[in-house]
Amino acid sequence: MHIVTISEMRELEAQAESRYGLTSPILMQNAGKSAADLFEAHLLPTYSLKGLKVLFLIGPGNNGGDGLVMAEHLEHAGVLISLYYWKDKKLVVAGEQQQGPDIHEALKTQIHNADYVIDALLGTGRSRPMPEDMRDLLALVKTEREQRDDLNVVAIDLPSGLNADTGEVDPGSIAANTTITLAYPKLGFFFFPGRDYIGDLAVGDIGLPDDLQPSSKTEMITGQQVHKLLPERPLNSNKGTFGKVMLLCGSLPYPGSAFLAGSSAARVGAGLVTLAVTEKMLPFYASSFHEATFAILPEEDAESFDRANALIEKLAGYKALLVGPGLGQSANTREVILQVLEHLRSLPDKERPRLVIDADGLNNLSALERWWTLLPKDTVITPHPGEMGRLSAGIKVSGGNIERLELARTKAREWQVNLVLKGSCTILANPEGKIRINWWGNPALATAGTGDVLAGMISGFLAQGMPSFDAATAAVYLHTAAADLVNEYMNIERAGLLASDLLPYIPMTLVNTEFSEL
Ligand SMILES: NC(=O)C1=CN([C@@H]2O[C@H](COP(=O)(O)OP(=O)(O)OC[C@H]3O[C@@H](n4cnc5c(N)ncnc54)[C@H](O)[C@@H]3O)[C@@H](O)[C@H]2O)[C@@H](O)CC1
Ligand SMILES: Nc1ncnc2c1ncn2[C@@H]1O[C@H](COP(=O)(O)OP(=O)(O)O)[C@@H](O)[C@H]1O
Ligand SMILES: [K+]
Repeated sequence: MHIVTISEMRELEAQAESRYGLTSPILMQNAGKSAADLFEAHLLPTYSLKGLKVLFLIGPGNNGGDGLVMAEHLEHAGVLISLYYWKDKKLVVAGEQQQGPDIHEALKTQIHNADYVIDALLGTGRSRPMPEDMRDLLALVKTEREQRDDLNVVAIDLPSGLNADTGEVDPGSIAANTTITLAYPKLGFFFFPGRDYIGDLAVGDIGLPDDLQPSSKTEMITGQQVHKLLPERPLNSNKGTFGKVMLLCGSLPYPGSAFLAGSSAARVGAGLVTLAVTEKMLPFYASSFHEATFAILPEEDAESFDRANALIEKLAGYKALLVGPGLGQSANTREVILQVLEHLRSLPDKERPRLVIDADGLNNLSALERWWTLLPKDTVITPHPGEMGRLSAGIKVSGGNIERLELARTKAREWQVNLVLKGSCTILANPEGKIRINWWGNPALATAGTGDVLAGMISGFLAQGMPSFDAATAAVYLHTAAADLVNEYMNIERAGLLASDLLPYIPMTLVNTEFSEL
């Protein structure tokens, strides 16, 4: 699904009018109806609309207009509506208007009684800091919600005061429990602090014709999209149909990473997983990972040439190779990686295993000048912000802000790689400048080893013949979907997830894509 900026959204609206006669009032009718439908769908089966008390905060522009249309639909469905017009300081309850000195107290009573408050104050037309009286109004709602968690705030299009392009927020903005955004998600939703203000995200249909598409090259990854990308699983198949993955991962201080990555490759459906390990390490893996096969390499103090060659000899017939997790950063290991890269570059396209480089694979490379010139075509790299900084010659890359977006786009082009810049709202960028952002996931993932799982999943999809950018897209989405399932089924609120908990839930995430709302 496209992600739009404010100017891209305005351009679409202008085109809708000039090419299809879809004027702003028509779009607003569609927007309000769709918001009412989504509101109802999100409530069911917990509540019925009849008798539900909903207070609408109505702003001066079209966002307020959307709110009014939505209110009308909900009123017909039996909702008890009250409306507060911010500009006129006017309250309408059960059709009765109130204005004047007592309005503040009357408003507080409405907020106190409400099941839901609808934030339809400002949308994409926000052009300046909020006036104090708007901040005060939202502060009343915030205070009430702090006192009772059964008060829900639903933002129409976006939480008022959020900058839809950057994710900055006004000091008066309040976090929504749900945001019903119109037509397309806005860029600012994917960056902090904005990301924290969106709550659950629903996307309303404002009736734009299908052939009117935004010019944006930025997409939100959705379950429906991933469902279409997943490899077929024909009846007439065997393990050879689904490809072999080789992993050059794990070393003495970090043995678990090869297990996590290899299991994940198998869990997304790769036909066969092979761990390239030394004889010393073999007993550990053989006892913990029964499904794996092994390529035995010389010990780590052997000549790098011999270590690399032992791997290269086994690589024929493999469709994917993952290099890096837990590999260590000795000069000898770096040499091994360089020789393996050289071999991959020498292979014809059809015979070349597709490469994923993660963790120490990246740390080893970042020490070299123009390291990206050493990569074979179609490589996927998966840095976290620290690794990204090292790869970018020391640029400081912070966690969640919007600067990451242009950095990812620029570097994927310059390096000619499929880049997965990890973190909350992981950003994917390909060499052609296309961006995909992952909305999903939760902070329980911020624990050691989850990156190994992701890298393994990508390699498992590559083994099945998926193009590199799509393999990374599917894996990033399903990795976070698995974390959400773990939290749900293991009753984890925010912390305590182990990377290995993700493994048994990965297959369920593949199935669930068929039923995704987005
Ligand atoms: N234009 C269209 O065709 C459509 C617009 N839609 C809705 O319209 C919204 C955009 O509408 P508008 O462009 O009217 O903009 P908004 O409704 O977001 O706000 C603009 C109004 O708020 C005032 N304003 C701006 N910043 C303010 C601030 N900080 N404090 C107080 N007042 C402020 C402006 O003077 C103007 O009156 C979208 O977010 C969406 O909800 C939808 O109905 C779909 C179609
Ligand atoms: N707060 C968060 N919300 C969502 N996903 C997160 C969050 N923190 C980390 N992740 C994800 O968890 C994984 C962590 O990977 P990484 O930092 O490489 O860890 P490790 O190397 O220890 O396995 C990445 O996929 C990242 O996107
Ligand atoms: K709003």
